[in-house]
Amino acid sequence: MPGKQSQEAQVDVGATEDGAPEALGSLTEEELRQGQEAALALEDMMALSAQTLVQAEVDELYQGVRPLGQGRFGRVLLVTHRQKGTPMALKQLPKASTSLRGFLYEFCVGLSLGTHSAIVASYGIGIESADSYSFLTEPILHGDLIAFIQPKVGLPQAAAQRCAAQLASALGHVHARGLVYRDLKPENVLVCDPACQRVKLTDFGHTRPRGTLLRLAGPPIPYTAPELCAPPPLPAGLPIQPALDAWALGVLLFCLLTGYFPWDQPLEEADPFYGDFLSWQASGEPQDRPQPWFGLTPVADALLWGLLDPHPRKRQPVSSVRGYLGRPWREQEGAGEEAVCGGEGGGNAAD
Ligand SMILES: Nc1ncnc2c1ncn2[C@@H]1O[C@H](COP(=O)(O)OP(=O)(O)OP(=O)(O)O)[C@@H](O)[C@H]1O
Repeated sequence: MPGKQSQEAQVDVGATEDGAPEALGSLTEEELRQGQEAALALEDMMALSAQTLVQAEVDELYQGVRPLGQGRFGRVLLVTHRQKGTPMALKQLPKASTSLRGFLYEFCVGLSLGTHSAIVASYGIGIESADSYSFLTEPILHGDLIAFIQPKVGLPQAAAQRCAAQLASALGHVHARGLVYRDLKPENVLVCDPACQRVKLTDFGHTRPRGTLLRLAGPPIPYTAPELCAPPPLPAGLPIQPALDAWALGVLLFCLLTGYFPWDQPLEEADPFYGDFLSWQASGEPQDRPQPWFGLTPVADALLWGLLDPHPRKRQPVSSVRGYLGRPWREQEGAGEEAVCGGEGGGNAAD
């Protein structure tokens, strides 16, 4: 399913290193400086963390309780501290597939961002064992957001708006630190309670400083912004911007409101759902509204059009969500929800 894919099909080809205008791509000097400062701060933190890694086997220190999840790069276990009994989530990355630098990078990005209430907090404990690296975070015990999205329906509007507010705030926190998250999808949003009142962003393995040059190496997914699908402006790739996350947030909010993806890929020629969206944006005519968008209000249209502007410089920032909260996003909440999802639509967001 498209939601199980990730944007890591992109290849990290390194951050720009000088401020010469020809090296800036589409970045301003200020944006480039922000990304470079973030990269330097992370390098410092990684050097310090490397010196304080605990050398031990995990089960000497922690008692395994149960698996919490498995990703492509690591597994996550619920553990308790052997002396204190404190429950924690332990993410374990095998050395066979993770370098020390890769581990330190993910550990330190999570540590530097985890002070935000909608980002999983890190305990700042890194462990090197014979075969793996591990770090500890707060455990979030109600699974990820994908399990809460009812296929062809989405989430109740109030829950969708709460998620939108919290995720926009978390991403704004990431962006304010000169970083781009790059992996927004329901699987990386953990749910803190059965009513989905509070959510937290996790998995910072793909987060990079603003201005890092990236290019797409695999097929795009719904969350991939269209500028990444175009030929890169610099031979080494596109200098990444927070606008990539704004696009992914727009796609995620569409999924939360409809239970469908708006398209499979943002490619006009290859994806009729994306083509129809562009035609509707160009005409603005109600009769051009694509079927998956039936049932959304003009307020939701305005929010999503802003986040899903194909031009990254015109795209609204994640903070724009704030201006749309507390107003109706679906025409008919409750009984009307089925009607929202009656069309063919893009792929099912919870398949
Ligand atoms: N702090 C946590 N509390 C509870 N469950 C968690 C926690 N962190 C991660 N998980 C679970 O473990 C799964 C995998 O974690 P994570 O996404 O960090 O691994 P990954 O290998 O980087 O995944 P991916 O393949 O998406 O890159 C998550 O989808 C989630 O279900």
